[in-house]
Amino acid sequence: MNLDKVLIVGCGNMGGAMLQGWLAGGVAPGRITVADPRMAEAPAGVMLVREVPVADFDVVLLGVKPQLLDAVAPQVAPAIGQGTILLSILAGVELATLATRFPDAKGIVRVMPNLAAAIGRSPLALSGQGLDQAGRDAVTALLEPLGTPEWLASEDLFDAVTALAGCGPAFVYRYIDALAAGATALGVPRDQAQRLALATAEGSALLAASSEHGPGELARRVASPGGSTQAGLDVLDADQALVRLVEAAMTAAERRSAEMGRDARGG
Ligand SMILES: NC(=O)C1=CN([C@@H]2O[C@H](COP(=O)(O)OP(=O)(O)OC[C@H]3O[C@@H](n4cnc5c(N)ncnc54)[C@H](O)[C@@H]3O)[C@@H](O)[C@H]2O)C=CC1
Ligand SMILES: O=C(O)[C@@H]1CCC=N1
Repeated sequence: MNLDKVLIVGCGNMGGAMLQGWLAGGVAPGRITVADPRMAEAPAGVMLVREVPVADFDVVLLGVKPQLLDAVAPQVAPAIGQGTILLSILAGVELATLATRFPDAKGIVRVMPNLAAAIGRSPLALSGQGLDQAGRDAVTALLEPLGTPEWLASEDLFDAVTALAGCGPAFVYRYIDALAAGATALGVPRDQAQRLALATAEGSALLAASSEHGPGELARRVASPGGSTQAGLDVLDADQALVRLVEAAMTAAERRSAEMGRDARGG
């Protein structure tokens, strides 16, 4: 299946990261049209329009805020022909909700990426309807320049995966800031603490990604028995303090996604 012509509707932080990732990954700019009333300018070779054109696209990527679904749907519907696959990155908004707004789409796929799509390093969780295996393979191939697409066993996992893959970078950035703030409190100059915290996070993530060992074992290898790392881990692990805090944050994020999905259902 040839997914040649792509329309991005709403090219802000996340749509823009996907556009950047596709171009960096070698997708020809002439294949992509962007419809966005506020985007200042598009990268060279990408067509930027202010209103959704009436034309046949192989793929339409919906990249607006979930709350705008009903305002945007009537404008987008004419760009969706019988052969068009709709991709939606809207947090919370379910396949069934999208199907009522875009009944003509050949297939509908929810995608949960994150901002690392811009550098080809995003997880991309997928759940879809209406596509055969060839259609799913074509979607997977289209998304591969952005990172690591993987299909979920069930759409029911989508809000949980949104909390992890979609929101996750913000949680990781907070942790990096917390490392820097911790060092600053111990007297390290703020800018130096920030540099060291970022380099520590970057090196640790790269090592974990290339290691045969999981994060638990890697942490064990950092911590000499009776040493300083163990003293710090004892604080994070006491009463599962860190795990409980992160679980609470992810539960809040998951609930908010589900709430946005319910709001969109009613529209
Ligand atoms: N920001 C992130 O890290 C992630 C965001 N998402 C999802 O991506 C979607 C967009 O989020 P952001 O990029 O953060 O928001 P954003 O506000 O940065 O981007 C939204 C874009 O939609 C455009 N827009 C507004 N009205 C429009 C219309 N009528 N037609 C076409 N374009 C229109 C805006 O000009 C803007 O460029 C949301 O549904 C969100 O749930 C999903 C995963 C991660
Ligand atoms: O905050 C949000 O609602 C979106 C979904 C995942 C990341 N950003």
